[in-house]
Amino acid sequence: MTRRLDISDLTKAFGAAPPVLGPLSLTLDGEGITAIIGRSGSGKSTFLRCLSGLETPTRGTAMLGGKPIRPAEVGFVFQEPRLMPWLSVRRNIAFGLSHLPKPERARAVEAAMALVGLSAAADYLPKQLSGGMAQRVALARALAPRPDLLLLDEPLSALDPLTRERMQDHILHVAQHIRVTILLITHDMDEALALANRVIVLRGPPGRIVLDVTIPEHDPAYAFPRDRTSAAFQAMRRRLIDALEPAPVALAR
Ligand SMILES: Nc1ncnc2c1ncn2[C@@H]1O[C@H](COP(=O)(O)OP(=O)(O)OP(=O)(O)O)[C@@H](O)[C@H]1O
Repeated sequence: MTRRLDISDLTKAFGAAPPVLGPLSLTLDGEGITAIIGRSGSGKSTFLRCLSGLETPTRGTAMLGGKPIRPAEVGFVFQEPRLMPWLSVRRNIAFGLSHLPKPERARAVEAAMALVGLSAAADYLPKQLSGGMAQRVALARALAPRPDLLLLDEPLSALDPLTRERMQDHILHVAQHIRVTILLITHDMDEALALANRVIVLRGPPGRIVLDVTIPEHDPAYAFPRDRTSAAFQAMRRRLIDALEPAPVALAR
């Protein structure tokens, strides 16, 4: 079992400016992927950054298993891989594990590489990698310390469409094979619906939850891999679009 994530009245303001996020409350109890969608500026990245410790919330709490989240419990993948160009794939992944005894570190790195299909590329340097492979290294690096919470901030948005679909399969594979709670920011509704068992729509600023849908996983219409052309998928997509768009304003005559 994963530990329960309890977010309560989380609010973030930068300086004296009005809040850009919250108050936002949410409970995640279990594994799988929760997708977060919202227009640009709705506070998605700020939300994940507050959970990871990269930003300090102005108000509110984020607890994992009843205790404040510790940065060591969180893995983060950004839009760009942010690899160290002088280190091999293996050593990039091992970088944050220096506290572990050597054999344990090696095991963690090998397991993370195997999970994302990188074992054969262990000795490559970042300049030898395609964009998709580099992002898989970033994913493996985030997973190697076995985080409870994996935060993915638009990790696929810089990839070409084919590579992107393959990466979606890798993320789904991770979600199905290890115990981790995943929060995924994406602008792509099809991606959210292809991967997630819950989708949260933020609207803002300040970013607030305007829709929170649990995908009925046991409904055969939503079995993985999901059929993106099915009526159920398209109906859910319509719901998300409606939540993203503010209600039309009646035109004054
Ligand atoms: N360090 C900062 N200082 C001041 N304002 C900030 C800072 N970081 C974010 N903001 C503001 O907070 C608001 C929300 O930004 P955020 O990046 O969280 O939105 P987002 O939904 O992730 O957008 P996008 O989809 O474009 O990445 C924006 O108005 C942004 O300008």
